[in-house]
Amino acid sequence: MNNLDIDWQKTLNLFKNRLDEFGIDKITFDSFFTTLQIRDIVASDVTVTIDTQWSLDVVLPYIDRLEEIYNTLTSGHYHLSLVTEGDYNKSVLQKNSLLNFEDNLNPDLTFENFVVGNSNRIAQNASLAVAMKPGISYSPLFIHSNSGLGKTHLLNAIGNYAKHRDPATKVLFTTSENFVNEYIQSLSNHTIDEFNYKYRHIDILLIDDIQFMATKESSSEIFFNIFNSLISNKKQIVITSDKPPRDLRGMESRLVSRFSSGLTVSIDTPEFETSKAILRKKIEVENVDYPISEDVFDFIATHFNTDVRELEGSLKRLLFYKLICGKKLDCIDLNFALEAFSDTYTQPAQKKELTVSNIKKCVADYYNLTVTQINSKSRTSSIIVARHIAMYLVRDLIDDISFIQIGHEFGGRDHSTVMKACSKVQKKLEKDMNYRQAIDDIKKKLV
Ligand SMILES: Nc1ncnc2c1ncn2[C@@H]1O[C@H](COP(=O)(O)OP(=O)(O)OP(=O)(O)O)[C@@H](O)[C@H]1O
Repeated sequence: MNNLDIDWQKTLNLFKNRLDEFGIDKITFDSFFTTLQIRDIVASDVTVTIDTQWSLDVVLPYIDRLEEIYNTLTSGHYHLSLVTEGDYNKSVLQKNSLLNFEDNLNPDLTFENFVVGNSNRIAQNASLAVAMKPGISYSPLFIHSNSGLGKTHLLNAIGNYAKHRDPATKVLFTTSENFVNEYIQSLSNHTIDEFNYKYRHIDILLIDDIQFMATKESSSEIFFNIFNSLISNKKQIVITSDKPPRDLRGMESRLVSRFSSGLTVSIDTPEFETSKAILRKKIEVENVDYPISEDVFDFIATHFNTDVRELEGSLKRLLFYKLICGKKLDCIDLNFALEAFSDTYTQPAQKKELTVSNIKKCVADYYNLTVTQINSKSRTSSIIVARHIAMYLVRDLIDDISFIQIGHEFGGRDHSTVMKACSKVQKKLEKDMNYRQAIDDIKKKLV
């Protein structure tokens, strides 16, 4: 027996000595008073429990007498409260549910490292407003966007900001899937009271991906009740989804209308400059200390910008490639980036500049000749064939070049010679499949 119990036992004995004075018979005392126990002392508040409500009704009129004797015995100034065992256990559970309360926030997702651009400015502003004054203006705040555009980041930023401002704020971040699982578990563990208590005593409830709750009828019901209770107590709710409330198919209409009753904002795909700013921010956060050239940022922001997750993934890949490639680099430049992404990104074929020289060179190469032979006065048939094809392609592929100019480019020939050559090629093309194939092959090499 500890000191507390000893004192309490002495109190009951002293009380028993004065039963006549208090007008209580011995049977009543033995039946009801002997089960009294001290369960808790917090500062000067003493909680005394009794087995049933019926016993409590009998003992309650004498609690002041017990308090007086207890205080005389201990020379204290305690206040005794009498509750049933059941109520006491319930309140302990409820207290524990808040004591074990985890906010589930990711401390790395803050407003400081959220890059703001046109695509997300409204959503960021609304989130910040809510974090500064939870429950005042925009409850619920509903944020929707495609995947990977920063909804979860903003939810966490709201929670982190609000907790930083006032550490006593009870914030809870959860996904709708976790909410449903927790609810089902509380039903099977018979802890639904705790579940309800916890969710109704939150200051800021952050629910991610609400779309998963659409088909969960029983959970929707409890969520609806919790939602109403929080809103009517001026608490803050922030919800995210991959679509606006009206498009949440399968979601009960009363919930959809509640979701729309606050402020609804969306996030779009980041524009080019925001994408680059996000990449820079990630580099800063990751403490990357080697230079990355500007065209690498341009390259990633242009080709891997479907969402921010893709931007991040590309950057990680680049940095990983740098780590494992073993090359000593002064700077990560575009060539290095192209190498790092060679299997996921195919460089568009460089458009060759089409000039008379290029065409002559290409035709000469195709027929194993030299450009000098093409330009020459040689009447060798293989050279004539190549020369005519070269003239034809120059006329075909280079805009606004005249026959006179072509003649000039091909060793100062007359324009009529060029015209004849081109028309010959054209006619042969229409009749000779192999000839046409050869010209097509040369064209492919050129463009
Ligand atoms: N504006 C931004 N600035 C910095 N980082 C961002 C920004 N937007 C998104 N991110 C980052 O992109 C990643 C994906 O963001 P997040 O998880 O918040 O997207 P989401 O919209 O919740 O996606 P999902 O719908 O798939 O859950 C995270 O690492 C997040 O930190």
